[in-house]
Amino acid sequence: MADRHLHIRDLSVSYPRATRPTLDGITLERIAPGRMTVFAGPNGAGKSTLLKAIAGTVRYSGVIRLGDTDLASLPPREKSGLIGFMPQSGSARARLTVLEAVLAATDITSGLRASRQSMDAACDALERLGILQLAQTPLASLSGGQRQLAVLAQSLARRPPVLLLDEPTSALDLRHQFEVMAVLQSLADEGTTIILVLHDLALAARWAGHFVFLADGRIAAAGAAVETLTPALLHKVYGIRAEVATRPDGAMTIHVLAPG
Ligand SMILES: Nc1ncnc2c1ncn2[C@@H]1O[C@H](COP(=O)(O)OP(=O)(O)OP(=O)(O)O)[C@@H](O)[C@H]1O
Repeated sequence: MADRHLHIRDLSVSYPRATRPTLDGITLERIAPGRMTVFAGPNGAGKSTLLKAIAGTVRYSGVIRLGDTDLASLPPREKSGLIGFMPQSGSARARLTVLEAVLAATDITSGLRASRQSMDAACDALERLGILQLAQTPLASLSGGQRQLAVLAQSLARRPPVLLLDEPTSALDLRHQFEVMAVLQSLADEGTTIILVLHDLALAARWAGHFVFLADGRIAAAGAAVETLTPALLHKVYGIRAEVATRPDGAMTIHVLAPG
């Protein structure tokens, strides 16, 4: 595939019985491989719905292409090989151990025996996320954060060219947040297109090359952190007054003063 950009054109989603569209005419040209794009915006803005549309788990109008390939035209199996999706609440089967769950997600087991390839991919994902020592632990015995890492390992082990992650750090402590973002950065450096929903804008600004702010189902702003992450934008999108500062090392800090 020559062009590996993701293209979204005039995308709308209306849930059954909703009085208005949840997403309304979203166009995002050329979401680039090899960088992290963050979808941000208030609760209910449509971020998860946009990830679900790209993953093909909700009905939409408009066109989503990966290079020249219209994703809607792909059989589900082929599509799931191209697009990895970690939803907000992972649905891993709690009876399985961490390793079994990750192997099951790679979907390349033969009978009861995992192939060498899937075992390597699973162990690599667990090692990257620092949870190889939990391989034989049942999912049911994990803490919330460990479980989130295990679900993330399921997405990583498939090594899809496009990885969609809905709030992948929401249950993680500060160190694990950093480590997960570093792992995602390394995958991006290897050419993976990474799109993630994050509420922590300072964390997002530290790592992401590109922001898309959604509000009421439309794009409020899109661009680099320094271009988009402004007090005016934060006021418009979140209804807050905030100060934004860029430190000498390029990291950004956001200080929320008050609503309004
Ligand atoms: N299955 C559904 N059926 C009907 N309405 C839905 C469904 N899923 C989401 N919605 C509605 O669509 C809107 C956008 O939801 P979505 O989950 O995409 O928002 P979000 O930006 O990810 O929010 P959050 O930050 O709270 O996770 C909300 O008003 C929500 O109630």
